[in-house]
Amino acid sequence: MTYTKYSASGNDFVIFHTILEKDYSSDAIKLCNRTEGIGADGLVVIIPSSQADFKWLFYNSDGSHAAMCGNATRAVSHYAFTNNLVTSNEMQFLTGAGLIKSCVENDIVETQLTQAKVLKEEFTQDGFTWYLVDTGVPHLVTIVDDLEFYNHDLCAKMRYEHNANVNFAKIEKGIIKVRTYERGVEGETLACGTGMAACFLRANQLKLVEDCTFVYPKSGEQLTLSRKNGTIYFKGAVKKVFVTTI
Ligand SMILES: N[C@H](CCC[C@H](N)C(=O)O)C(=O)O
Repeated sequence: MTYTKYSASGNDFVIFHTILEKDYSSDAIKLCNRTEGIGADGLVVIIPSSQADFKWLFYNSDGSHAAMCGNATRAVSHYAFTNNLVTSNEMQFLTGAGLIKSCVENDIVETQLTQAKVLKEEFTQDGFTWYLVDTGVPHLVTIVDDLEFYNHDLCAKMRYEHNANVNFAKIEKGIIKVRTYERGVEGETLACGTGMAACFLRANQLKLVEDCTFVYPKSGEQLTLSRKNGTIYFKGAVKKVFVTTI
């Protein structure tokens, strides 16, 4: 079986395509394992679709299924285009969160994310002010003055209490820096696309950032988040790290 390893701003994935739709949870655990497998935050399986260019199945590294993954939408679009699974650099594919549209320009990919849904307005817990929003998957967001407030144990507690990913965001001169604890990885990842989108949405709603701004995750890579007519767009570079056959 041929697998491709991608990094999307440090959030990394194993991707392959097949005609067989089944449960790949155990494959995700094996392939994402960083000591005995290829190593990644998640697995994406591309399968044919009669309603879109293709459909995907997304699994976190612990084998849990997630409806959506912003960074993986960018990696999978590049994979589909460079493997001739689609006939155009613009494509639409089905995810658990709905139809995703994307556009590939060399190694830069822009994705139109699904409509965000606020799940819980502002609330205070453990000394922080939180906001819970679904940007394809659920995200808790707190805006802080110092990202050193990010705390693994607190994130784990909030993750389980709210069944959501947990984001600490700092606004600096109109740009956003983010640290994310990811559900299903059960730790901090170098980037989380839907998490960055959640932080951008909150900061934009509070008029702390413009409708288009740069967001920097833990990896330090630059992503562009923008909001046009209520739709969020997410753009940045992806890297095809290697192809392997096991
Ligand atoms: N861990 C997330 C899914 C992946 C989200 C993240 N990698 C992104 O880029 O959006 C969850 O289970 O809700």
